[in-house]
Amino acid sequence: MYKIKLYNNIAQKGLDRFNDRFLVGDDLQEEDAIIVRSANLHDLDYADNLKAIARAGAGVNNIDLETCTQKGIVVFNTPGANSNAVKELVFAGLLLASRDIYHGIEWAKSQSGNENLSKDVEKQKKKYAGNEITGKTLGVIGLGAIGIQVANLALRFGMQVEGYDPYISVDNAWSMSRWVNHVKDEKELFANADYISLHLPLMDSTKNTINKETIALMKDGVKILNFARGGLVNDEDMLEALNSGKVAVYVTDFPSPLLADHPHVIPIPHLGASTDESEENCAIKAADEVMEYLTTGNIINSVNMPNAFAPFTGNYRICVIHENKPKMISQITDKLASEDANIENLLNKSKKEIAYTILDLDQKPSEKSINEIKEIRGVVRVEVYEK
Ligand SMILES: NC(=O)C1=CN([C@@H]2O[C@H](COP(=O)(O)OP(=O)(O)OC[C@H]3O[C@@H](n4cnc5c(N)ncnc54)[C@H](O)[C@@H]3O)[C@@H](O)[C@H]2O)C=CC1
Ligand SMILES: O=C(O)CCC(=O)C(=O)O
Repeated sequence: MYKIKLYNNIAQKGLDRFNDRFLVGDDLQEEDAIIVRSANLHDLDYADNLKAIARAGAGVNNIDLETCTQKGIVVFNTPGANSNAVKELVFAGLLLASRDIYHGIEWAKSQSGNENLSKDVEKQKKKYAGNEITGKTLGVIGLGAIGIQVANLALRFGMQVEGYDPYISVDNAWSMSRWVNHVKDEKELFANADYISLHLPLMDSTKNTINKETIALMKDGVKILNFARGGLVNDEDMLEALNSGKVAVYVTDFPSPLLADHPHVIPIPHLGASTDESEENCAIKAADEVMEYLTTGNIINSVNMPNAFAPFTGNYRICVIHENKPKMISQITDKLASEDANIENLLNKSKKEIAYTILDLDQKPSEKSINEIKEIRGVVRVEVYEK
């Protein structure tokens, strides 16, 4: 029985995927795998029994990836499963940043009981006038699952679109409209954009992407949307820019105590992926990834290990997570040579400094040979599967 611990509310449709080989709950001990949304797992103890963590979503900055890699814990996410939900909210954000709907609604709600309301509405409305987005320039930073959809949809609203992503994948490049101007230098985007929308991951290298220096390169009155992560924006620098009017509006899905009540901030309580559809998509994908890994060793959509998928051809399977260095495979197969077991299939994949080898055998490997494989220098983890 595999134990799956839940760290957030995970949609039932995802949990329904697990059959009776799995025990799923939020108060389990010695879990084999975790499914999480945004809960912070940096302080987790990452016990030896833990084999996998699936992030039902995109961003994995709530997981200590370095420790997971060192311990051979496979971390998954669910690429693209919530991108439509985020794209739709970004467009709500774009419109909220352009027309003062937010303060207008606030005023209208305060008028309950006002007998002259229809007259006052006509007097008041000039306070909440705005601009149209058609014809304006949107800069999209990060052209992944969400950024591409935002860029393509903005074109349909009649916007000019500039996109920046030094690491854009081939698939995403194919999905991007040819009318999106793919800039090579972020400074060009900062200089041209009336609106800037962030869709890149939060990592050490992207922290404070929006800061005093980058804001200085932007147009006066620029509007910034952050549906990616709070840490991408330096709050103190944003406050200064909002106070001076350099940034006209900041729409953020990550309200911070410093900025939440600023009149030019539209704070949203991390609702980007909060739709039934997206929660179900993410939960189903996360559950499938965990089940596949725990029962076959196949790795699909990992962020810290190489993806590796091989049909389970033998009766037994050995999966080895190891350092990506010469002679590892020969050392592993040597340990099996003394047995009569025939290696029916072998797959080896690598990602940066880590590699993964799947060996399908026709008969059960002995405990002795498994222990010997575990002792090879550079081997991080060994798991054995029975069909
Ligand atoms: N508000 C919400 O509820 C949600 C927020 N997110 C956030 O949005 C981010 C993006 O999500 P997806 O598009 O699904 O991820 P993705 O992985 O498909 O796309 C991220 C893109 O950012 C690019 N990138 C990386 N470093 C960059 C840099 N320095 N400059 C420009 N581009 C860079 C990558 O090459 C990739 O194309 C996630 O990492 C997460 O933090 C994602 C889903 C929901
Ligand atoms: O699960 C959620 O609601 C958050 C989604 C998110 O931020 C992500 O997928 O990166």
